[in-house]
Amino acid sequence: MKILTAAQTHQADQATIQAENSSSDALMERAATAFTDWLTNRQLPTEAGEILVLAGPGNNGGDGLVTARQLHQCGYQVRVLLLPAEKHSADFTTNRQRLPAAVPVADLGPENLPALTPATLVIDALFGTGLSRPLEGLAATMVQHLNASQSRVVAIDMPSGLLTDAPQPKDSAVVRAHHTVSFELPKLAFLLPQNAGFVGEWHLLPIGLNREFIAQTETAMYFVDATLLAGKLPKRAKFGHKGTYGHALLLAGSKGKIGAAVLATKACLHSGVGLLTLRTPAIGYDVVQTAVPEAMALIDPHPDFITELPELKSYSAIGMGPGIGQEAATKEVLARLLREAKAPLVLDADALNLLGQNRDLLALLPPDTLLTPHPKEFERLTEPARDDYHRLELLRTFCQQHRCYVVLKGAYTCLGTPDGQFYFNSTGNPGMGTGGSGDVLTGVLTALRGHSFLSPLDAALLGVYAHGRAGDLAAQQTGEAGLSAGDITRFLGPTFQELITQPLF
Ligand SMILES: NC(=O)C1=CN([C@@H]2O[C@H](COP(=O)(O)OP(=O)(O)OC[C@H]3O[C@@H](n4cnc5c(N)ncnc54)[C@H](O)[C@@H]3O)[C@@H](O)[C@H]2O)[C@@H](O)CC1
Ligand SMILES: [K+]
Repeated sequence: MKILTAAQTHQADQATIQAENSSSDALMERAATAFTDWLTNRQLPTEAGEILVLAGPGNNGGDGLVTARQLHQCGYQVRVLLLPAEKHSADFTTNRQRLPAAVPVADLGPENLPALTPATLVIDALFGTGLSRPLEGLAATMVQHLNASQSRVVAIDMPSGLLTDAPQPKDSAVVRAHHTVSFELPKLAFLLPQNAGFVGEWHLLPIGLNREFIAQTETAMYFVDATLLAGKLPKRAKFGHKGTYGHALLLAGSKGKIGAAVLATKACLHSGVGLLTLRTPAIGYDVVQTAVPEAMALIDPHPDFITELPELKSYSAIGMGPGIGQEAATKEVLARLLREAKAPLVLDADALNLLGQNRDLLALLPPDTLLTPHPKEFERLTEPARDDYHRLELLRTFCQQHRCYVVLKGAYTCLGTPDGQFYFNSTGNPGMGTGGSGDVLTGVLTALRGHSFLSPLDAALLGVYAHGRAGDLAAQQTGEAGLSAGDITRFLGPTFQELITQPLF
């Protein structure tokens, strides 16, 4: 799915109205009806308690007024508070007039803030994508009053006060919604950790925005779901053999962290690699030969950490990082790898920390190298970010400057590409925030980068998505707290099976 800006969303609304030869009022009715259906499917009139709709002066307020009318017609107890304003949108005014007289309506005022109890269900329709500056005055007072209450809050389209595409000044008033119910396409603001407390759980409802317009609209941001990946992973060829699927090399492990090597190795083997060789220090020999007999072990002469780079010419992809430590000799191995590798590289964990400590090595990164930092590791490669939006700017610059792909790990892992695009991943769960989860990802990505039939972009997208999806399938069995990194690997097979498509022609 594409992620559109507030301005593009507005254009998509207009294009839809034009293509259908209908009216903005009709589109508002459609959006609000989808919202009302969402709510009434989850809360019966008897459970909902008193519903309070807070309506602003624009079309977000208009959505709120339509919803108030519809909820009233469905037998809910609803009342409306309007934010006084000099100007109202036309569709607000139309729907103000359509509101049945039986629905109580009043103006908000500094002396007329509502009593809010845990029994109140508040529908936040103050501001949506039209917000252009931080809230102030009565709107800000109302939002602070709401945030201080115990009421349940559902926001229409955006939590009021939150900008769609940019950060707002610290301490500005923003509704802290339990749920945000938006339309058609996700918004950038939903995907950034700093907004989680405002957005709550977010939901998307289709409202039939014009597909042609969306397809033609240029964006640099995507939300990666199964649809976006359809057709990218081919079924294995009947006459394929282990050479078809690449020979991967992993450099992983050090004393006390041979487990990281085992996890990455197993994940690589479960992601379709043809052959796999593991370079690990001598101390790991018995462990890996026992735990992962499918992999070949190429033992470093040093007992505790990696000190020598093996001959590279037979490999189709090379992953380095899980559990390697930060010894000077290991750094030299990394430097030689960057200078000599012809195969695609995947760099993770301590390989990234070594790069951060030796920034001159960044100039050696071969084009299309894939790096998989979490935010702190990323900032060691660049600079501390002021906020999540600034971190995305740093990500774009870094990827463009080094012609590389960066998997910035998080709840919505963001893949940055050399041409400045962002792909936010949709899969994964909090249970995956556990030791070894990143080692598994390195194994998956190294396998896929070794498939000559996948582009660097598709390999990265498929790998990140599959890692999260396997974690989701695992969590269905283990629960989130019970999930360990090895469980992710057990579900990679079924995940890739889901992703494979076999067109007839
Ligand atoms: N355009 C359409 O046809 C549709 C719009 N929809 C709804 O319309 C919303 C967007 O509506 P609008 O563009 O009218 O904008 P909003 O309703 O979000 O905001 C209303 C107006 O408030 C003013 N404003 C901005 N920041 C302010 C601030 N800090 N304090 C006070 N006033 C401020 C602006 O002039 C803005 O136009 C969406 O979020 C969605 O809820 C949906 O009904 C779907 C269809
Ligand atoms: K809102």
